[in-house]
Amino acid sequence: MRLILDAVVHSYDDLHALGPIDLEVDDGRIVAVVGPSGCGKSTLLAIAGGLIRPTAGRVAMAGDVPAGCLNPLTYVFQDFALLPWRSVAANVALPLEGRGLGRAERRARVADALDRTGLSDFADALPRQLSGGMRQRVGIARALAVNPAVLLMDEPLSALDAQTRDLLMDDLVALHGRAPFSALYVTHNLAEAVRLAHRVVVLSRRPGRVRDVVDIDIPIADRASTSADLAVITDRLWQSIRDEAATADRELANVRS
Ligand SMILES: Nc1ncnc2c1ncn2[C@@H]1O[C@H](COP(=O)(O)OP(=O)(O)OP(=O)(O)O)[C@@H](O)[C@H]1O
Repeated sequence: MRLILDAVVHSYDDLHALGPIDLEVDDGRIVAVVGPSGCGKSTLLAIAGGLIRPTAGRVAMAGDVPAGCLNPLTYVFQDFALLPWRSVAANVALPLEGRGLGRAERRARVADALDRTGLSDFADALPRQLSGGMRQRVGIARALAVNPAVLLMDEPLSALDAQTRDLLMDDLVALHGRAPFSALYVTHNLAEAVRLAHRVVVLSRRPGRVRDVVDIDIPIADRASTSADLAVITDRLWQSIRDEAATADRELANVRS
């Protein structure tokens, strides 16, 4: 299934926060969105997920809904958003409740999501017994349990230390290798974008518009973090963002002087 944002614009009252923006996420592809602070990345994700209605433009899905999909656009949150009193399995089962699924199907979906994220042995653990990286794996398993068409990932690794982030990136690469998923992936972290995304979209300073689009043709499973090709891509992205952030700072200085 393809996610399409068509000429999306958003204002909060008088504040023009975003757009117009055109953006697509194709089936099985990960599209990262990067840009300076305050450029509208979270707003864009919230519009994609239907949490915010855009001031103008539209969000559409094209193609067939994946088999067994209970929620086409599913969030993975930065702070994991787990219920602390529920076990890992019960957290993963949460979005399956009240959907009219039989008990056997619920169990099978939970077991599959735990298996895909390497959590089968931790089904009965409570979130506080897990490391940060494992908690986010639970967050990802919970999202996968509904067989989403597109994962909406809002800085999913930013609450984690650098080493855990690297490990979880490896997990996401492996997960995508076994069963490709589609994602719109907002991040501040260029290394994450370049490691995980098929396409990186750079937004300008507010109002966020598409400033640059970089397609990365190297299969994500083959991307070693030291690859020279990736370093060139990272430099280009960094240049785009730095220019935008510097201009935003200059504008702010003019307003204040
Ligand atoms: N509910 C709101 N009401 C008013 N203004 C808002 C609201 N939410 C966000 N904004 C403003 O809209 C702009 C875009 O915010 P948004 O959080 O989408 O940007 P962002 O790129 O995700 O920021 P960051 O990188 O700092 O997380 C910012 O100037 C922000 O202050």
